[in-house]
Amino acid sequence: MTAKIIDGKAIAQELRGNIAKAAAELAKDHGIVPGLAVVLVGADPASEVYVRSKSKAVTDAGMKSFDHKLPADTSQDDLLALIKQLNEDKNVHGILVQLPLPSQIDSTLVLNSIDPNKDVDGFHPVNAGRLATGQRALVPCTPFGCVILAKKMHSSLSGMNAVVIGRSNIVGKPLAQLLLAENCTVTVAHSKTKDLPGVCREADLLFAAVGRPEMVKGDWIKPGATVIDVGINRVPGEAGKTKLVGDVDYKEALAVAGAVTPVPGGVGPMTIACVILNTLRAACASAGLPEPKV
Ligand SMILES: Nc1nc(=O)c2c([nH]1)NC[C@@H]1CN(c3ccc(C(=O)N[C@@H](CCC(=O)O)C(=O)O)cc3)C=[N+]21
Ligand SMILES: [Mg+2]
Repeated sequence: MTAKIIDGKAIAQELRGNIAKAAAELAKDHGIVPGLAVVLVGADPASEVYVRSKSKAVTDAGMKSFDHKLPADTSQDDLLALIKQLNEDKNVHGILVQLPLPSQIDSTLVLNSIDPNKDVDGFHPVNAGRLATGQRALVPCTPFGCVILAKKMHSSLSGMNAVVIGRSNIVGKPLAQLLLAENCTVTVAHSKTKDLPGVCREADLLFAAVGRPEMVKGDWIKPGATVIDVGINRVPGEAGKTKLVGDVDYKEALAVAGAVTPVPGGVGPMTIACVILNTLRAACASAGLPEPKV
C-alpha cells in the first residue's frame, strides 16, 4: 500500500485564491481592504524568509501589508508602543509579532498586549478561551491549516480517533480544541505519555507536532490512517547541505498510512494561507460582518 500524498502547497494555493476572491468582494461591497501588520524584531534569516512569504501572500490576496522591522536591541517598551499604535490603526485588521523574540523582551506580555480582535496568530488568552468555549475566535494558523487538510481527506471527522503528539500552546492544545469541535475523540500525547507508539496506533488521524526529526515510525501508524506532519526540522543532508524533514519518518509512513503530508509542502504553506484567512476573518468581524465563505 502506498499512501496518498496530501499536497499542502496546492491546497494552500487554492485557499489563497478563494481568500483573494472574498477580499475583492469585501472591497467592492463594503470598501474594506484587509490589512496585516507583521512585526519582526532582529534579523534571523529564517524569520526574514518567512516574513517575506507572508507579505507576498497578503499582497497576492489583494490585501495591505505593513511590515515593521525593528533592530535586535529594541526595548520592550518600544515594541509595546508600536503594538499600541497598531491596535489603534483602523487600516490594520491583523497584527502578527514574529516569534521568537529577543531575550530582553517578555513574549507573553507582548502577545497579551495585542488587541484580541486583531490577533491573527490566535495566541492571546482571549482567543484561546473563545476557541475552548466554541465562540467565534481567531484560531492559531498551524492547527487551523492541519484541520483544513484533514477535512480535505474526510468529508466528516466526526467520531474519528485523533491523536495529537505535542501539547504546545501554539499547536497541540489549540489543535485538540479544533478536533474536539469536529466531534473527534481526541488524545493529546506528550513526552510523559506511556507507550506512545501504542497510543498512536489507535489513531485514525495522527498529528505529529513535537519537533523531533522523523520520530514517528511506520509501525506507530494504523494502516490507512491520515498522518499530518507539523514538524519542520532542519537536519544535515547531502554534500554538507541541510534539508528539511518532519516529525514523521516519511518513507515508512508512505508504506502504511492512507494519506500523509510531505515536509516541505505540507502544513507549512497552509500556515501561511491561514494567516491571510485570519486577516480576512478579522476584517469581516471588525465590520460586524458574518464569517467569510472561502
Ligand atoms: N508569530 C508567529 N507566528 C507563526 O506562525 C510563526 C512564528 N511566529 N515564528 C516561526 C514559526 C514557523 N512558521 C512557519 C510557517 C510556514 C513555513 C513554511 O511555509 N514552510 C515551507 C518550507 C520553507 C523552507 O523551505 O524553509 C514548507 O513547509 O513547505 C515554515 C514555518 C510560522 N511560525
Ligand atoms: Mg510542511
